[in-house]
Amino acid sequence: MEWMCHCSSFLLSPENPNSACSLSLNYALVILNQSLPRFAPLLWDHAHVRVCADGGANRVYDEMPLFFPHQQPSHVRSRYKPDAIKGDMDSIRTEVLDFYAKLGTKIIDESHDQDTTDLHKCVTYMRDLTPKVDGSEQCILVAGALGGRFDHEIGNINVLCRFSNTRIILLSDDCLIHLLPKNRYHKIYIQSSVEGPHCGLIPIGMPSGSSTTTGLKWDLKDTAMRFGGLISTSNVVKGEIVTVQSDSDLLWTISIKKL
Ligand SMILES: Nc1ncnc2c1ncn2[C@@H]1O[C@H](COP(=O)(O)OP(=O)(O)OP(=O)(O)O)[C@@H](O)[C@H]1O
Ligand SMILES: Cc1ncc(C[n+]2csc(CCO)c2C)c(N)n1
Repeated sequence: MEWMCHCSSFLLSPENPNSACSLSLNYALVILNQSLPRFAPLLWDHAHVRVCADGGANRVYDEMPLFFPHQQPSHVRSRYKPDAIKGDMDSIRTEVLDFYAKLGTKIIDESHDQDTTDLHKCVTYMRDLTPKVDGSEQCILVAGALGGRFDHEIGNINVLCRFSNTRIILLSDDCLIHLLPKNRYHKIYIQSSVEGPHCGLIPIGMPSGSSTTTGLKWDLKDTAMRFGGLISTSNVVKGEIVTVQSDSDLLWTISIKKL
């Protein structure tokens, strides 16, 4: 079985990387239509490509300048120019669409598709980008994916399941969620300055027969999990490394520390 490493180094300043974790990923950023998390400028700087999902463009336009109160909003907006805006375009304001179109942002109107979410549409855009920036594996960071409307949250989690072979990380100000594909040895490097200690491991879509972990306060030992039975919520990371192995895809979630 192959090892798969995970590390939230995108929450650390690029000038101050963590040496324990040598994972080098090519980050892409999707901005959804919710308040920007406080670390949005940091995620923007880590990413090589930035895409707004429909009304997510309103958030970049309205809220990015608020992170830089001493700079002119127009300067901030030109600096934080999305590479593309994609979706069914029922939430983006006309002035925002016109502003970014004039700056050269690619506008992809998929209003004909009312069966997939705007996040789904943005993930297909990222995956189809060729050539990959430097040949390294892509990791899609999704800002504003949690909190808010429950149907949207579940829709966002469903995107993790639909693209289970793509690294996608859902983020809010309070926590992150990603999928741990089945039948791999997962090694999760905990960035304890910015994340933890609360965490969870959750089977999604179907019961899991056997999961084994190390590094948690309540480790699983060949344990079965299912909705309606045991799932691992309110667990706690003990140290800097957590390992997980399971016969099913699991969601991994960990809290993000307040400043
Ligand atoms: N309250 C929310 N909670 C979680 N995710 C959200 C929320 N609002 C929007 N999103 C995400 O941002 C994306 C773009 O949002 P937008 O409001 O433009 O979508 P939408 O398709 O117009 O939504 P709807 O028509 O269902 O209100 C959505 O596809 C969803 O992934
Ligand atoms: C069974 C079923 N339920 C809901 C929708 C609606 N829907 C799902 S994704 C989407 C696009 C949102 O930007 C919309 C409108 C559907 N098509 N099929």
